[in-house]
Amino acid sequence: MSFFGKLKQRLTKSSSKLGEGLDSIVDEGGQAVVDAPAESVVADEPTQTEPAQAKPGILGRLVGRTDAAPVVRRALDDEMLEQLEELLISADMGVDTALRVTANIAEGRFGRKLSVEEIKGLLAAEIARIMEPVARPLPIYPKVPQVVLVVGVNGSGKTTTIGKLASQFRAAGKSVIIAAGDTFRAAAVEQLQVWGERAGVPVLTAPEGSDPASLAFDAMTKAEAEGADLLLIDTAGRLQNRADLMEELAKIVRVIRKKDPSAPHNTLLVLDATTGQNALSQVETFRKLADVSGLIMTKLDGTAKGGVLVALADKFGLPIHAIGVGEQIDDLQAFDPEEFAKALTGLDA
Ligand SMILES: Nc1nc2c(ncn2[C@@H]2O[C@H](COP(=O)(O)OP(=O)(O)OP(=O)(O)O)[C@@H](O)[C@H]2O)c(=O)[nH]1
Repeated sequence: MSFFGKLKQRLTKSSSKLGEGLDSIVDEGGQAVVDAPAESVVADEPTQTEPAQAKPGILGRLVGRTDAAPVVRRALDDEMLEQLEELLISADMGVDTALRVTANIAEGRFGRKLSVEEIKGLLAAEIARIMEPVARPLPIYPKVPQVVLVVGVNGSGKTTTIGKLASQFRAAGKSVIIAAGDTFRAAAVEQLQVWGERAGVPVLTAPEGSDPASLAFDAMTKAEAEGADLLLIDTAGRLQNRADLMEELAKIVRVIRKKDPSAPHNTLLVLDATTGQNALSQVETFRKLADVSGLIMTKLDGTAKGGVLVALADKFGLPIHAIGVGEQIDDLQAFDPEEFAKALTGLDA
């Protein structure tokens, strides 16, 4: 199956929520019309054509057929715009982003009769425009080891994401070391070991409850000694005590900077898409705790809250390096704004 096909299949809950919402908005005040065959409405270049009403022409009636199936269209007015805004907000796009997106869609199109597919096209174009600047793969630097600090709340998918990243870098011929920095949770360390085994990557651990910074230092020493390309450091995600967590992360950074003043080269924040708008406050919190350089959004499969990624891009402009679309090792994909926009809106490829 193509990449787009897979993404679309995974994002069905988000896209069907938007699709169903659009169907009912257009159905509500719309009319079935038969489009003339030559007509097409391109997202960027809307035409001013008025589709014919849903009556077969004389010839059509004589031969008992119409040339095209009727399409429901609704004239864009204030009420419809408000409904669109509400739909986008309910799809977790956030109020500000939803208002901006609908305003852009409305510009120059007031009174125009639009079909669901056309609105999807316009929506997808707007979403892709917002997402384009943030779609950037994890930058790879010539300096080795490249140190990647991975932060995020417990359960966001940090461990799984580290496993997937390690596996992809291994497959690309890079040597990788993982440091299991959440030393207070034995289960998290064990899980990371399992992922390390799957990815064929060594996982450095420390006794339960020991200082994560000292583990990070040891991992840095090993990575340098072995000439590893990448060092992925897992961290704790206890937000209950922010001061402690902040101190813990700051200490890890201080310690690895003794070895390399330019480290960490990336601080990745892993976010769980199923938390919806909560992801926005997590970004705000973690930006205060650490120097977040980019995002990975997990669990986009099977959630109706995929729209939160648009809100995140619009609000923070942080690079989105990858998206998690499943629990398997290869379910981490590069973020492609156009394909994401099409999959989110349910637009056919
Ligand atoms: N469907 C789906 N599940 C995911 C994805 N990423 C992670 N998960 C699941 O989410 C759950 C939590 O993932 P972990 O990787 O353990 O999360 P964590 O942030 O390390 O959490 P702790 O181990 O509690 O610190 C696991 O059951 C994963 O299989 C994803 O992209 N899609």
